[in-house]
Amino acid sequence: TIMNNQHLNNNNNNNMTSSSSSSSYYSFSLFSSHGMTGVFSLHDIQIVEIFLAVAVFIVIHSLRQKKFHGLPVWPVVGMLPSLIFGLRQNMYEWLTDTTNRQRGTFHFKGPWFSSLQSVVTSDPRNLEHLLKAKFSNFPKGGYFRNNLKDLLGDGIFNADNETWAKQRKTASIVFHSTKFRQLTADSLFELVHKRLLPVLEESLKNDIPIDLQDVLLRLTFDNVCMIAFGVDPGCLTPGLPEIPFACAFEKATEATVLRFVTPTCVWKMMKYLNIGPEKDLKESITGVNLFADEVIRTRKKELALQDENSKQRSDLLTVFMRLKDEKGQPFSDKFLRDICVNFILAGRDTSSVALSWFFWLINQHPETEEKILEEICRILRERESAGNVEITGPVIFQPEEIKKMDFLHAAISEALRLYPSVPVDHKEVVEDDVFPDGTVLKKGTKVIYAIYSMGRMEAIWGKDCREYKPERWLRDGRFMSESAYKFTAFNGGPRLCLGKDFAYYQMKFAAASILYRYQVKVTKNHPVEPKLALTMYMKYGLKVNLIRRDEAELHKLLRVKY
Ligand code: HEM
Repeated sequence: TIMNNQHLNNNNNNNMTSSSSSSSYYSFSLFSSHGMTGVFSLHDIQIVEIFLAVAVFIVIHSLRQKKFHGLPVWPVVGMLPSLIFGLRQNMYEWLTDTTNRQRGTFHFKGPWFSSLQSVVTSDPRNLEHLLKAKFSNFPKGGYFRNNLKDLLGDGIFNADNETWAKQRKTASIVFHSTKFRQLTADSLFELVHKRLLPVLEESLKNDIPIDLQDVLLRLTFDNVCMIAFGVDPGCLTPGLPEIPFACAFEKATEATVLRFVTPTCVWKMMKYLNIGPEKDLKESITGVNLFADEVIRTRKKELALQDENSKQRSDLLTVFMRLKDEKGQPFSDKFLRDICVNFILAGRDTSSVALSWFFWLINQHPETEEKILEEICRILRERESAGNVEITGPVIFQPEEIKKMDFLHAAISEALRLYPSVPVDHKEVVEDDVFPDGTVLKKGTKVIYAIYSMGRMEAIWGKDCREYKPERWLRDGRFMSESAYKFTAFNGGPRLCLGKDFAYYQMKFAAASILYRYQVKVTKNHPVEPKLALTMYMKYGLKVNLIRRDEAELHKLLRVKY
């Protein structure tokens, strides 16, 4: 075989020598279909051959990289072609496939000189390292802060180190105070019973499908404004009006997100020239500030007058206005504005999109819906037997009853596992480090943690990880929480979502109040897929038809003994 190969090589070499030696005086004529003649020398053909050989080498080399890096790595553009391909389908599924292929972690190699170089992980060991064990080595970082600075300023969501710690401490005390809990319960009662249910009733009476996601977004926007500013903007009112503050907030967030997919120098130039999305951003931030400034001014006057109204207030703005900074001075208006805007961003859409996925999932799992209804009726029966009174008139769930709804808690957590409201999150490396799985992290690297992908990992949730099974959260009928580094929907460690308890209360209260009254049927053929954004919205909303619950059926469930 060796001799045969040598013979072949000699032949090839001879052929190559003869062709190259004659290349200087041989040429080929090519006749195009248009009758034109092109003349190529053998020298030209060799250049084409070399070019082709290099191209073939690059293609093979780039594709072979896939084995080591999970995705092909092309010269100059790195993994960008694969990312573009991923963006054209379901981006989160694409990310899940890639992280699974790479056993949880891979280096994303972006184009040279771009800000896309990062490490992507969905490994719970790395998450614990990142969010807790080495917390101070993984702040949000300058890149994130610069992109969000115009909208969020130095608020909790956009701050690190001392600036973050101070706000977190104060806000934590507020969130866990009895007065604040009372405010959240009262505001939610108002919104659900006086606004949400009437709007749903209207849609049922008129027999018109309604976009449940839109209605829920309006509910949580009004709710979080009541908590942050102590003001109700009225998005969820009959006719579902456009509210300037809500529109400005929405536009400002959308324009800010664009900065993450635009090279920094480009958006900075657009900002300087006041053109394109940066012009929209400036205008919408002005809209947000107008509203915030007006609320702050009015509240200051109210507090100075010491009227009865102001004494009752326990919203974040009023609480922070009563406090002093480390120099004993009242907080500046800018700081107060940042605090409130950050809380609105954190709490305005996360619960509503989670509820939208929940309603969509239970629409496909009627057995889950039935169990939720049974649980609600069992709790109402307990109320009856404790007070020896029969339930008549509208049912209003009490906070301690909501707390007892373990199955509903599990059904919502399971929806969040599969469709986390924040599908991916981000940190930056301060000092060189190594992840527990051995991944080397260089200073300045961006780390993306793929929360969506974590909910679909067999290694964490078992073979049935893609199935909707609320039962996996229950032991002997009681809800059992999971480690925050496996179920990362609310983040973990010192930056665990501050609104987690409130969000569960809000979601359970709204879901129980709706499900007790209506069956929610997703409109036939309504397309459902995630939108590519910071929060996992349903791209086309959630069009539903409501069917009133059969009173006889409810009555039967209320009388059943378990
Ligand atoms: C289903 C509902 C919710 C989910 C899934 C959720 C999830 C999260 C996640 C993943 C983070 C970390 C974000 C990051 O650091 O990049 C976070 C932070 C935060 N969330 Fe939530 N959230 C929800 C509802 C709420 C609500 C209703 C509020 C307030 C009213 C709220 C307030 C906050 C705050 C203030 C932070 C920042 C905490 C910090 O950085 O120390 N969240 N949330």
